[in-house]
Amino acid sequence: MQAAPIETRLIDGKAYARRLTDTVRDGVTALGETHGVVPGLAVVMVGNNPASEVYVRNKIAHTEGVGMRSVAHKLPGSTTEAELLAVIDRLNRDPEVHGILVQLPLPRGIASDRITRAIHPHKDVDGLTPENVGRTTLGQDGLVPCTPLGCLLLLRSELGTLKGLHAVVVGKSNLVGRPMAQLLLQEECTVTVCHVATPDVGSLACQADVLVVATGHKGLVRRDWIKPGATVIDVGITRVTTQEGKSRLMGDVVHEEAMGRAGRLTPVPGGVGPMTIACLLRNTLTAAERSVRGLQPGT
Ligand SMILES: NC(=O)C1=CN([C@@H]2O[C@H](COP(=O)(O)OP(=O)(O)OC[C@H]3O[C@@H](n4cnc5c(N)ncnc54)[C@H](OP(=O)(O)O)[C@@H]3O)[C@@H](O)[C@H]2O)C=CC1
Ligand SMILES: Nc1nc(=O)c2c([nH]1)NC[C@@H]1CN(c3ccc(C(=O)N[C@@H](CCC(=O)O)C(=O)O)cc3)C=[N+]21
Ligand SMILES: [Mg+2]
Repeated sequence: MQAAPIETRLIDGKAYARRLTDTVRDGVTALGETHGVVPGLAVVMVGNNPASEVYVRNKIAHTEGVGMRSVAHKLPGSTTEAELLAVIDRLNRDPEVHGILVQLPLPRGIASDRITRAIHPHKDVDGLTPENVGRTTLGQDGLVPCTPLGCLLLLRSELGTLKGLHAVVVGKSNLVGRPMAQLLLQEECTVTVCHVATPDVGSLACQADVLVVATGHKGLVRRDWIKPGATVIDVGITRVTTQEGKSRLMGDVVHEEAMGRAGRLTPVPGGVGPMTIACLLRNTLTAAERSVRGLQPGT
């Protein structure tokens, strides 16, 4: 006998992000009134990766939309590590800059871990410095990476408590998979992390109550990878050109196969992406608030 069909609920990340952004805008206004401070975000981009340019443009538009200051540093692809370190040093010392984001990946020849480590932890709105990674892992209040934070906020609003759920994270990057796994562990999920060396990822994925996929491998997750009724968070973004020559985005999940199988699903676009930007604004506000109130963690 056929099981009853599942009606998949699409998670409207854009709507959640709009609400979060409105809260951030209120916080920016309040900080201006109480302390006369305008939060400032510096976005540093090296070389011209067309996909990155879209994200950077989006980020700048949203930053200004909430009343923050945004400074874009577009450096040529030939920039050396020493030159990039000098830019970061200047931003670290600039009192008008509260958040620094260095767009990843960086060109070959620049060691991204050395660049990340050079960012002052109090301005590290990406949550990638060893101090903030440690704080996230220990459940202390540092700055939490924007994409995993956005996924967690979506999951909490959709499901309430996550306690006791089996969460499977596919991907173990420093930017998404690892911090996602740490945050889910703090929610008292049972967490399984899969990556390229994991044999038969599908056999683990299909046991997940919560499945978070962040690989950049479009169409990786098929229908039988999804436990009926599971909540599926699709972080992956791949830009493809259709036969009509149009550009569109695809997630890591085969959307039409997940429909009718997952209980809830984030679409691409309009799912995790807008939450990443909203969380970046939130982290920048948090960094600015802490700097004016002298409330930096660990000081
Ligand atoms: N929506 C948003 O806001 C954001 C979206 N993204 C998107 O999310 C995706 C992932 O980003 P990011 O984490 O930075 O990417 P990385 O390339 O740094 O990491 C990808 C991870 O996925 C794993 N992986 C790749 N292919 C497979 C596979 N076939 N089976 C199992 N694991 C696999 C890799 O494993 P291993 O480590 O073993 O190589 C790696 O850990 C990209 O599409 C990116 O564009 C990223 C950030 C924000
Ligand atoms: N240091 C660093 N931090 C990052 O957070 C970071 C990075 N480097 N490098 C690249 C990835 C990717 N990323 C996205 C952010 C927003 C959208 C986004 O806004 N997406 C929208 C719309 C996208 C569109 O239509 O072009 C959506 O999915 O609906 C996507 C992807 C952040 N990243
Ligand atoms: Mg990586």
